[in-house]
Amino acid sequence: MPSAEHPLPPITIRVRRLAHGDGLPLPVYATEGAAGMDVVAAEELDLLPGQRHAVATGFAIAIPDGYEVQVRPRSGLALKHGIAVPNTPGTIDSDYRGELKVILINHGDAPFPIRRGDRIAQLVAAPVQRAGFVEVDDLDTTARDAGGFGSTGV
Ligand SMILES: O=c1ccn([C@H]2C[C@H](O)[C@@H](COP(=O)(O)OP(=O)(O)OP(=O)(O)O)O2)c(=O)[nH]1
Repeated sequence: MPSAEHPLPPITIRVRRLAHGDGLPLPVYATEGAAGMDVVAAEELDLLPGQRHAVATGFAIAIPDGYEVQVRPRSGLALKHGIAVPNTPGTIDSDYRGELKVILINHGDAPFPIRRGDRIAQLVAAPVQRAGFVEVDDLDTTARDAGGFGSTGV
């Protein structure tokens, strides 16, 4: 857990272990200041170059209202093996009760072995600002106007 000095109190996420998650560690912060909790694989496969797979984690969670959990890649796997999370950050909704899965893609040029208990990604809890759309005829003008997509130069 983060240190007691952390400015935001931790939220509690209820977790239900599934049968195939038996014996696996639940996500934990590896260091006091870590933003993400490492999550481990609950299945084994060799991810072939170019292949995607939704890797089982062996647990389901109930996130408190007003929060989400983001699934993010681990930089070491990305740098050394080309293993990425194609939907990063994956969004775990507070009302989702199915198994949390980690979608991985192998951008490398060699098969990547995933073994049960391997740390494959990290989970970041975050508050969610909800919004509503109000339809209007005109928007206020700005210096940028419709400029975007590199309009300010390289
Ligand atoms: O990396 C991920 C992304 C999503 N999910 C689960 C939790 C999430 O709440 C649910 C739906 O995710 P999302 O909204 O991204 O998927 P969708 O393609 O829009 O599907 P849906 O129509 O079910 O919302 O799938 C995961 O387990 N891992």
